[in-house]
Amino acid sequence: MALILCDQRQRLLRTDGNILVRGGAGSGKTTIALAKACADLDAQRLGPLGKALFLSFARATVARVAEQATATLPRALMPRIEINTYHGFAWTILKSHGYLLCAKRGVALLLPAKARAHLAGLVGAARAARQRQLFENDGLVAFDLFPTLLTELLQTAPALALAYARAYPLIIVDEFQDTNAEEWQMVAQLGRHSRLIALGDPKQRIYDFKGAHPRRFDEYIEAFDPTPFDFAGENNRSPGTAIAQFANDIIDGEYRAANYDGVTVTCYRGRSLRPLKQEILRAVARLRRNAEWSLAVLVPANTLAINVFDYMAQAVHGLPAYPVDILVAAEGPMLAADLIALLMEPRSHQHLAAAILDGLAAFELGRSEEASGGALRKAARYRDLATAVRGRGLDGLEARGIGPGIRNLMDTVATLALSGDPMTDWRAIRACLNASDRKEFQAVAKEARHMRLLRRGAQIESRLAEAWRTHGAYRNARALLAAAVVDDQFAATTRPQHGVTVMTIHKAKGKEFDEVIAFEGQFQRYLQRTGADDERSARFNLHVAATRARRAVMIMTPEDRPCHLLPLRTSHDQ
Ligand SMILES: Nc1ncnc2c1ncn2[C@@H]1O[C@H](COP(=O)(O)OP(=O)(O)OP(=O)(O)O)[C@@H](O)[C@H]1O
Repeated sequence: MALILCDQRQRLLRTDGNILVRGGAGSGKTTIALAKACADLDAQRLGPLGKALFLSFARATVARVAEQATATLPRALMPRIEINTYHGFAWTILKSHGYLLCAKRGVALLLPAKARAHLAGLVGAARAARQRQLFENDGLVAFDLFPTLLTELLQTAPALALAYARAYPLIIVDEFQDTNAEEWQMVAQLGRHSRLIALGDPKQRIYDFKGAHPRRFDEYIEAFDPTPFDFAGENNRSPGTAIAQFANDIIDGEYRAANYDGVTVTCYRGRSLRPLKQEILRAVARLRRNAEWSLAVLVPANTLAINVFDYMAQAVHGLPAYPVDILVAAEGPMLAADLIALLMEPRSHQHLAAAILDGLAAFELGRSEEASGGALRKAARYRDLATAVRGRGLDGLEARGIGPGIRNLMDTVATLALSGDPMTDWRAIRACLNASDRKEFQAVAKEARHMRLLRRGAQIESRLAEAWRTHGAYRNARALLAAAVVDDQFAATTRPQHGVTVMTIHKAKGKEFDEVIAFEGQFQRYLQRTGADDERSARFNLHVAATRARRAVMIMTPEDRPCHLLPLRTSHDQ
């Protein structure tokens, strides 16, 4: 699509200094920011070697921006526009210079799945203190610590700050409404020597639970006196539909129209996912007439995304199976995979038993976002047992409970003749876990089925195959797996999102699709609790979900307990 440059946009392209761009979903903030980067490069405003840095939160957004950029920007300028996530950018600096701030000679990434195990049960200041301790004593850097450490590093080493500012004289910060206090400090530090362009939409603020706050815009205005631009009321994503109007009405809680073009709100019956699958198949039949098409199925919770993904892959009740992709947090599968990798490694029974117990503890603590009291108690017990085994050998395993289960598992795995084909051996070990009479191991096997949610499957396989070729055993399988997962954390998926993709609403931020189906389950609701803040955040989430669509959005809610935030009369009238 050719870029339309109105007067306001042309003025923006000529503006020097810091800039603030506000505007609703799909108004064109990202697009104009990229055009601005090009204009500045063209006019030699970034010096002979300077690059424009585009920072976003989600890898998904980075992929879309990169895709869009390749289609619309002059090729010669592309190498001088760097598109990255806040985390990816911070990590490139911290991994080489972070050691300047801690007692270790080098730093390592604390993967989110492992961080959960280290931080389970800690909140607020206690959590922050523990993260700091892990960094200072062990050189482990949790994601949450990235912005604080980068700010400190650039303050401690002014020469480094100047060098980075020379490399990136223009920094575009996307999704500014969702920055938390630490991220804002980091942006402010970067802005001391570089020009900033902040892009934001107050109505798309969906990360309050991570510290986003409405005052962020005022803080930026006060500190950097940016030239403001506002594209309020513009909609370049879904022109000709009433999707944007509907999405704004969701936030206001007042539905001004009886019908909205491009929007369907519908109740579904029963408890199965069949009605959702039927709608997906209908949408696919409509969309696939075009060569490249995209449909997003957006749900309120990770667990529901996985259920939908599994359901879609089955041919049930006469409905055909359909290929679907999924974007979810993969902490559970990652911890399960870690245990499988452990069982692939050559190791003595005593070491293995203790390591299995530690792995089970990490799995209990890290498989869900917040560990329950039960999970904390179980994990503590496993760790005590692991200490006993390390002290007294296998006698430390008790005769009841998990002890005999571990012995049986180790015996079964020991009888396996590994083949050297990583996938075959992986499956064989997963089958051993599944066949265990202990629920704990069955749960690991179940979670490991979602290993394909980790995008580095092929890389993990080839690293394991290489280990086998070199050593005749899967030596260091866990470390190889962890390294591949670290790579995965920072890989920007440049794969365009085609076909059907299931994800949470939060993951959909910054993306766009031909059509969107938003779906809530009986228990995984748009509105989780009743309270003014919960209601506000549910409205903002629905706003983000609806505005991802270019042509049509369908919002589904269960008939016996419909979401009261939705205009249900509209659906009956249709
Ligand atoms: N000036 C323009 N002329 C033509 N098309 C445009 C223009 N600006 C944006 N678009 C198109 O509109 C769509 C939305 O644009 P963009 O992603 O830049 O909006 P946004 O404000 O960043 O959205 P969001 O806040 O929802 O992420 C894209 O498909 C883009 O190609």
